[in-house]
Amino acid sequence: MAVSDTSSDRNVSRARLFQTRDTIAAVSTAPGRAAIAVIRMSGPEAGAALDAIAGPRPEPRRASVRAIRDPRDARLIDRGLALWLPGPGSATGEDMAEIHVHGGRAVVAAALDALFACPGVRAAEPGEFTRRAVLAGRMDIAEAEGLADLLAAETEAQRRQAVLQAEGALSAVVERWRERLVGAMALIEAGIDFSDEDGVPAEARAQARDELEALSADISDALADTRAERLRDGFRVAIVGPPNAGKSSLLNALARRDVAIVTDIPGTTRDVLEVHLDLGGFPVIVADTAGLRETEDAIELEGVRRAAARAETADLALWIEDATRPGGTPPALSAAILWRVANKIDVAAEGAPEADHRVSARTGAGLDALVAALGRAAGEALGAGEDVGVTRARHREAFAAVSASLAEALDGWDDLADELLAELLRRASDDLGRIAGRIGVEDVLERVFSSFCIGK
Ligand SMILES: Nc1nc2c(c(=O)[nH]1)N(C=O)[C@@H](CNc1ccc(C(=O)N[C@@H](CCC(=O)O)C(=O)O)cc1)CN2
Ligand SMILES: Nc1nc2c(ncn2[C@@H]2O[C@H](COP(=O)(O)OP(=O)(O)OP(=O)(O)O)[C@@H](O)[C@H]2O)c(=O)[nH]1
Ligand SMILES: [Mg+2]
Repeated sequence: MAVSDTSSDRNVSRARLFQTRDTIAAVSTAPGRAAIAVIRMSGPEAGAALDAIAGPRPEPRRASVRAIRDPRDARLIDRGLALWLPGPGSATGEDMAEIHVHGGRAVVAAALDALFACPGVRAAEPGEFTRRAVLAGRMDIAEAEGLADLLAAETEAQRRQAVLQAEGALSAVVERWRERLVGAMALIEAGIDFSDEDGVPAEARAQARDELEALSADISDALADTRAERLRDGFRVAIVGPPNAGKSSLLNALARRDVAIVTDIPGTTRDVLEVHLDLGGFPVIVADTAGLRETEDAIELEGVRRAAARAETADLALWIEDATRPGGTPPALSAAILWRVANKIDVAAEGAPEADHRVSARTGAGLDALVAALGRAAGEALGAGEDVGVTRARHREAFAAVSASLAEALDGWDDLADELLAELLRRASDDLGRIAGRIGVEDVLERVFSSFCIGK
């Protein structure tokens, strides 16, 4: 196909890669005390730095036990594993090395200090290893985003979705779409280039139009599906209800720890308290809130205001009532879903009040069923993480731009000049290319890598 794109961008990346670069080093395991800490290096001096602190250099890709020494005084820092991972077949595409040391803070600090004393070695910026992998063409931007999501994944569904994107599933879908678009463009452009004054032949135009309409429908479907994006954020549940109904007790029971203060004094909770739960593999953020009532107390009033605001923005509100004091009705809440939950059934008469769930935060009765139902509701709203889709605002913006260009082309199909049509399609193709970062890499690098931690 005649449309140019990736090769020139790839060359830019290659050129950048082969410029002289700093060698970066950082601890890639979580900071703080641990059994083992992995320190990684990447760049032209990685091999020399490894020789200096953990020589002699091991065979490529073979973990070897080495004394880790400060090259300035040969003092022993630790005994650990050393790896030599020569480029370009490394994660960053550059020469890389690793040492795996014992995870005490002082060990890591001394090893890093020794490395930074090696010529050309400096501390890595957050996400800098991954950034180098992208610039070397070992990973595209959408895959790097998937990797960021994988590092942040707290539940199984989030992990499934992230690893899919990290392995290139979104990039592949977008690339197939771009190929369809390019196919339609080729039909139009062939007409512009080779036909006489009649312009693009009618059959070619009609075929291009059919293809673009189908593509436009596929992109609209992707835009309409918000589940993948919401899976990254989590399903938001607000616990609301009258004072003293047992909202904080329910939060503690769901979290299985003593998160919120519980007393028999109505008006105990003022702030919104959040816990992140993993319910059946789905991320659920449960918020406990102040009991809703009229009050003169300025602090409590602010709590009530925050409670109402939280209920407004929740995906699901749990209206908690004290089953021993039936008769309340939930206010009109704009949460997507509202469930009525009768609490304290351990001491309440059977039957009343009417509720979707009957529980006792104190004894745990009914909680398994409530938790299972919450997990199902979350799964429905967030998807299982098994479909490729829009996972970020950045993708949504790009797809929306593509959609707008396609709509403009299709709306004006019979009136637009071939050149204008081709221009609209080219713009749509560029916007699609932005998702995987084939076009405008520099623009998105900052935005993507700002979310990474040091060492990744
Ligand atoms: N210790 C350690 N564990 C780690 C990483 C790491 O850097 N260090 N990773 C960091 O992200 C991940 C593994 N990622 C990797 C990604 C690409 C290549 C790579 O490019 N490999 C070569 C050939 C590998 C071989 O044949 O043995 C290649 O594909 O060309 C290696 C690791 C997860 N676990
Ligand atoms: N018997 C019984 N008592 C409960 C149950 N759940 C909560 N309580 C009691 O009800 C009282 C109020 O509980 P909280 O969890 O603080 O109620 P709350 O809805 O958070 O109250 P506010 O924060 O003031 O709005 C406490 O004395 C709890 O021990 C339950 O399931 N059974
Ligand atoms: Mg409370």
